[in-house]
Amino acid sequence: MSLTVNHLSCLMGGRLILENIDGLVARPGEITALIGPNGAGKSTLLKGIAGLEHVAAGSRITLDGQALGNSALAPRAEHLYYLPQQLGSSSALNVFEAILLARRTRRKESGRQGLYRVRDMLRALELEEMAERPLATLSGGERQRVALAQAMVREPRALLLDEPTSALDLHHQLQVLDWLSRRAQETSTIVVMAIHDLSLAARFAAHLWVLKEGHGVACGSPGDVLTPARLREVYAIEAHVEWPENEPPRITPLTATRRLGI
Ligand SMILES: Nc1ncnc2c1ncn2[C@@H]1O[C@H](COP(=O)(O)OP(=O)(O)OP(=O)(O)O)[C@@H](O)[C@H]1O
Repeated sequence: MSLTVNHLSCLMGGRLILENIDGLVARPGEITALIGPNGAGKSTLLKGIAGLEHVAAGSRITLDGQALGNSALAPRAEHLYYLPQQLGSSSALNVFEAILLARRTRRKESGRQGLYRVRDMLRALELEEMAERPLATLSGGERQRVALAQAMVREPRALLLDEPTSALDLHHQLQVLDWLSRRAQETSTIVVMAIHDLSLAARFAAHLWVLKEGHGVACGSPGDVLTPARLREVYAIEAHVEWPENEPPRITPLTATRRLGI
């Protein structure tokens, strides 16, 4: 039972954006972090898995053993949910309505059951006080927490999150990722999350996928993947990598090995 990606390539605008991404596995109940520099292809890979980007013939994506390929979007969306990096905010709905609508989009259940779930989400993500606020009036971080609630309330088999904490303050980054990893475990959900903060990736992900320039360069546990040599190769940085006992891991970038404009 897992999400797997093999031999995946993706061509866009005549350019090969992803080339033969192979051997990736994301397991239920844990967070898999997708890391790599700007333009490495993280969003494209998540969209390819979600069926929102056309992948090349021969690409193989499976969910719990079922091949997805370029299968129709609607049945795929019942099992996979992609949360994009850029969130729309023009909706006239308020926070409560937006989360309820997300719940009801793919589910037939009694009105009360759905309402309970929405209430749980509002509480978990500290959104209760803004339940009646229109989405358009929220700050970037508040909007991002609502989007996470909209994603989680659907209870998909696999969640594909594109930088889900990029707009959050430090408190909410920790709180949301801690909650996400507990929810993934409790509900055996597969979570793949693109993220730039390597300390957070090391702390909350059980498994990492590393992309660079459209190629998969590594996958494995944070301890195996996040070495100074790999960070030099992938990000062109010198970094301290520390795994202190009884404390969260620390990845501290020290210098860029190349300067802009030189
Ligand atoms: N529609 C498109 N046509 C052509 N090239 C595209 C298109 N969409 C994205 N690209 C290119 O594909 C590459 C990968 O983009 P992608 O958004 O997947 O990277 P990313 O790893 O998510 O980057 P970031 O960390 O900056 O969000 C980039 O070079 C981007 O410019």
